[in-house]
Amino acid sequence: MPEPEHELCPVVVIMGVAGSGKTTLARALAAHLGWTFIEGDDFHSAANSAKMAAGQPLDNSDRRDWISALTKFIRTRREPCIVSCSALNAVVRGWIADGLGHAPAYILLDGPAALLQERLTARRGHFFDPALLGSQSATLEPPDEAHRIDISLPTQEQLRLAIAALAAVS
Ligand SMILES: Nc1ncnc2c1ncn2[C@@H]1O[C@H](COP(=O)(O)OP(=O)(O)O)[C@@H](O)[C@H]1O
Ligand SMILES: O=C(O)[C@H](O)[C@@H](O)[C@H](O)[C@H](O)COP(=O)(O)O
Repeated sequence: MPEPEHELCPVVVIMGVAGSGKTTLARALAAHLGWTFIEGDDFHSAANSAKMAAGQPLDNSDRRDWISALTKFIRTRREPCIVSCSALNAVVRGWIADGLGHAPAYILLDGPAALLQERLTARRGHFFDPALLGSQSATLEPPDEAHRIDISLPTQEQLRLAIAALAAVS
């Protein structure tokens, strides 16, 4: 049975393509607010991670169970959460809203492809193949309601903008 509206905890999703800085900003924002940080990538199946590591993009049929596992976990926490999740297209965001029982607030990290490529190529210890950036950008459907933050800014400045954006909507 769905929870009553007043029992739903606030959820903010930091979204964007791979390498845009979702995890970095989400961690900083969660630490600043004292909210729980949730890494969306932790909920991929081994098959999804292997597919991306092999340089093959996910499609929405691969994303369905991932989003279901992620939203179930968020609901079990029953506390305000900052989530790092690419949430690239409207279908995925529809599943997120259905899974949570409400639409979260979105902050979209976006910026130039060259900088994304540079950051992905330099990143270590992550399964994602930087060659998939083109397909990520092609899949991205930016939501009108998202607050946009430029990836070129230092994390501290992004944090300041994210706090201001959330204050304006709460
Ligand atoms: N604002 C920033 N300025 C400079 N480097 C950043 C910034 N945000 C993230 N990075 C670096 O870029 C890379 C990708 O960031 P990450 O948070 O893993 O992105 P995502 O979670 O979107 O894939 C990491 O090496 C990270 O340290
Ligand atoms: O942080 C990252 O590098 C990305 O988020 C990456 O891990 C991947 O893009 C998604 O988790 C998979 O799903 P999508 O193809 O839906 O972005």
